[in-house]
Amino acid sequence: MAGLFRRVYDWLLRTFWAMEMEVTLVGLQNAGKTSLLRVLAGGEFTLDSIPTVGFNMKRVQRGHVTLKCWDIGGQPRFRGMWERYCRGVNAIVFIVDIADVALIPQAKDELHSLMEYPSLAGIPLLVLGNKSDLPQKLSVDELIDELDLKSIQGREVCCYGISAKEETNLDAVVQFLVKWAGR
Ligand SMILES: Nc1nc2c(ncn2[C@@H]2O[C@H](COP(=O)(O)OP(=O)(O)OP(=O)(O)O)[C@@H](O)[C@H]2O)c(=O)[nH]1
Ligand SMILES: [Mg+2]
Repeated sequence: MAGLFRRVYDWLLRTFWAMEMEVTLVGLQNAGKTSLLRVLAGGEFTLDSIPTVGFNMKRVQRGHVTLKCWDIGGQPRFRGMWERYCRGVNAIVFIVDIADVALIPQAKDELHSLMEYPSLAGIPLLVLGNKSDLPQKLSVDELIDELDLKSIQGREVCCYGISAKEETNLDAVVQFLVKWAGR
């Protein structure tokens, strides 16, 4: 019975209070952007995910909110596109592979360069340390320090550890994004 009420409630929300928000996922190649989006959209995790050429878009539905998610390629040749796809979105999600410690300084530089664009001022930033299922990874506190997140001013900044593979902490990701839907 509770399930039926839930479905009716969700239907009412979707029908009378539908909201769409745009989110852009960026981060270095191999961080897990496409994997995360696939899992959030209800697909299966695969280890042989193909690197994104250009960009990819998927809609993720949660209750009355539809998240229109832009997933941009992380290889150097696509990084020039990041700013364009981040303009005007409700939130920017920056994904980092926390098990690939050698690439963290590069991720930090790319993140801070992106945050300096005046066109992106004030847009909330969610930093995700992905691959928490792997050994030898950074903790969330270490990631906050390594990326110098405390120096990013003038916007909401939040950081979580997640695993797209094990689907760890993905509810927190969706909750953060939905919070910014109507703003
Ligand atoms: N162990 C583990 N592997 C992951 C996780 N998320 C993604 N991967 C793997 O990491 C590799 C890269 O994943 P993608 O999702 O293609 O990475 P991407 O950030 O979209 O990469 P680009 O499209 O090149 O920018 C794939 O082999 C994935 O299976 C995770 O949470 N845990
Ligand atoms: Mg990709």
